[in-house]
Amino acid sequence: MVLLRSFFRDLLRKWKSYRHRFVPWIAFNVSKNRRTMRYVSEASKDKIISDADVLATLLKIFQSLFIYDFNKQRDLLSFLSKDVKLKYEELLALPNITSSRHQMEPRLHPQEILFEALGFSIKECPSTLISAGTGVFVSKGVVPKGAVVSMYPGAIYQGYEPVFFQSIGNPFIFRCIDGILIDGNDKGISKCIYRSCSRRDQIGPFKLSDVSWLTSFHQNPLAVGQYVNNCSNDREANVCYQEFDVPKDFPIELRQYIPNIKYSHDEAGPLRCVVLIALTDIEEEEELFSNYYTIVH
Ligand SMILES: C[S@@+](CC[C@H](N)C(=O)[O-])C[C@H]1O[C@@H](n2cnc3c(N)ncnc32)[C@H](O)[C@@H]1O
Repeated sequence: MVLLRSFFRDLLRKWKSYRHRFVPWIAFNVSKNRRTMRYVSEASKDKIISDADVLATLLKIFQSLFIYDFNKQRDLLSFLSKDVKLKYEELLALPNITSSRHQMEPRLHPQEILFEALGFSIKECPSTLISAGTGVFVSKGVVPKGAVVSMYPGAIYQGYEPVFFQSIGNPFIFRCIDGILIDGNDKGISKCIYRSCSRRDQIGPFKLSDVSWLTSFHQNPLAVGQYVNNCSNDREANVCYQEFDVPKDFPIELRQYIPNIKYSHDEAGPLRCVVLIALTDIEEEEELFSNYYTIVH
């Protein structure tokens, strides 16, 4: 009896330590073996870089996107505090933002802005793996080890929220280490739900999330992380997923670039995002590969 109890206790401990990043059916859909799994000693040690570094990168790229799109964004400034307006005037290095030179210049493509801000750009292309569909590649520059290289877009569901219909045949449902789910599917019912949540949460002129990742023009060029494929025996993982909770004081004018939205409006607590972090330097034209499996000991 004692032996049986200890057997079941061991079994339960092992089961609890096993976390796959995608919902079960997709976890069984792609090949897995020891080489393609990621091991971390405890959930709190899952993070490769600090939240402060993630935040600094997101602010840097979002601010660049905002400034380069200044013509469209200018009206928002009248709703912001004096200090924030002054900050943008300084960033534009102009005495008066209304006479901005950015009004005259042709708009840079978001991928070029990403390259200017972080030194690389990424894009979706057919994967180098046979029958793996689309993948994500470094299209220009080099991604340094430890950099935020992409974001996983989609609607955020708490573990207890209904996701059954959205998950049928959906390979884009990502599971965070604490059980929160992200539906990164840019088609069908998932797309409709994301769009309607986004409209619901708009505050006056301020959009609180990016919907452009559902279209062919991505205003946030990082928001393609749902297309990163799983590593294989001969293609080692060069990126890994990391959870990031958006702080309450995140600038309201930059929230329009966050490619995530809560499914439930009433859900308290911070907005969950997932970023992909480079595990090594990644050269131009290399494909990104992640681990769909993480084992927490
Ligand atoms: C999250 S999606 C990734 C994007 C996908 N490549 C696409 O084009 O939609 C997960 C799906 O990608 C494919 N996939 C991912 N990694 C793979 C691999 N190493 N080998 C074969 N297929 C893979 C599987 O079809 C899986 O269901």
